[in-house]
Amino acid sequence: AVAAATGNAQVTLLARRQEMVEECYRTRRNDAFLPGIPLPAELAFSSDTAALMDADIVLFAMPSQEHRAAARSYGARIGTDATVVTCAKGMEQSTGRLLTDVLDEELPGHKIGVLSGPGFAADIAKGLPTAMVVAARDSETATELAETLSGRTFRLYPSADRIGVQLGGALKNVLAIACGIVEGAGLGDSARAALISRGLAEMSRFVVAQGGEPDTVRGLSGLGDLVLTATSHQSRNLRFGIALGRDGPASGQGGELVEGAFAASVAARVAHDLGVDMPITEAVAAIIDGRLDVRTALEQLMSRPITQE
Ligand SMILES: NC(=O)C1=CN([C@@H]2O[C@H](COP(=O)(O)OP(=O)(O)OC[C@H]3O[C@@H](n4cnc5c(N)ncnc54)[C@H](OP(=O)(O)O)[C@@H]3O)[C@@H](O)[C@H]2O)C=CC1
Ligand SMILES: O=C(CO)COP(=O)(O)O
Repeated sequence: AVAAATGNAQVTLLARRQEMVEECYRTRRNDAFLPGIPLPAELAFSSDTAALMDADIVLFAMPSQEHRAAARSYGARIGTDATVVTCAKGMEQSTGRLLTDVLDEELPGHKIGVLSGPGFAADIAKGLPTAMVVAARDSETATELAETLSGRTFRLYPSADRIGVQLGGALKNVLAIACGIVEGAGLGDSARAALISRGLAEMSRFVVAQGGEPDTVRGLSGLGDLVLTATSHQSRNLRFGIALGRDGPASGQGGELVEGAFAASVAARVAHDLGVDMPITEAVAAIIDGRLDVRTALEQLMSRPITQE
């Protein structure tokens, strides 16, 4: 919202609670989520879903598992010509569906897009520069979204590969957990680099099996976001992985949203059904569930048959 409001768009941030709206207007900050970061004067706030009626673009910026319920509760208020864009990085756990498919199902008649790539909310809100990608089924819609939502320090590239863009965002979280496990278990920086590369290979296989483009995986929403999340301690997924590698599954998520903890089991299940080999994702899912310890996982990964890279 901050990035788009400082660019070409008129933006209203819709909150569920009126107290939050009042606090945002009073302090021009949202200290519950972005402590100490001033919000631009151009940004409006509301808790009234009537704000959805006139919007050309509606951004769903909420956890993946909330998308279906949110689409059901807000759908009737969203103007018929509005494009709806998910900013979440995950898949629906109960069905294994992509979030754009969930929104296609729940909001028929709307164009559905996805915004993803390397960008911590706090960095973006502070005006630190980054580039991300926005995808829609057709290039024209993606380009319109990129032009409207880009800001002075927020550069969006359009893409017509919704599948690759959102799977990049969902799967990099799983690999960030894997990199955290490596860090927490003290396995060294070489292991982290190897995991990033081999993780990218399995991400590619999964994207292609789901009908996406392998090139997308090498772009901002795959490699770009993977490098960010696998190396920055700002990442909740990385921090969760570090605790897992150090203290085991009892360490928990510390009350934070850890999208990769959901995505690991979903991706492992879907990969199994599609016959896609995803050893790192499977190991992360099993470690989170307490079915596998880190040392055994490492032994299993290192003793796989030698193959071409
Ligand atoms: N934080 C980041 O740096 C980035 C996050 N993302 C992705 O964005 C998604 C959300 O993450 P993030 O904002 O960090 O999560 P948080 O847990 O910080 O916040 C979740 C927000 O979603 C709102 N929410 C939850 N359920 C609903 C619902 N049914 N209807 C409307 N609003 C709802 C919550 O509202 P309330 O306060 O009322 O509970 C809250 O404002 C995730 O998929 C994440 O991967 C992507 C890029 C960067
Ligand atoms: O996706 C993100 C940055 O691009 C945020 O990552 P975390 O959810 O791991 O904090």
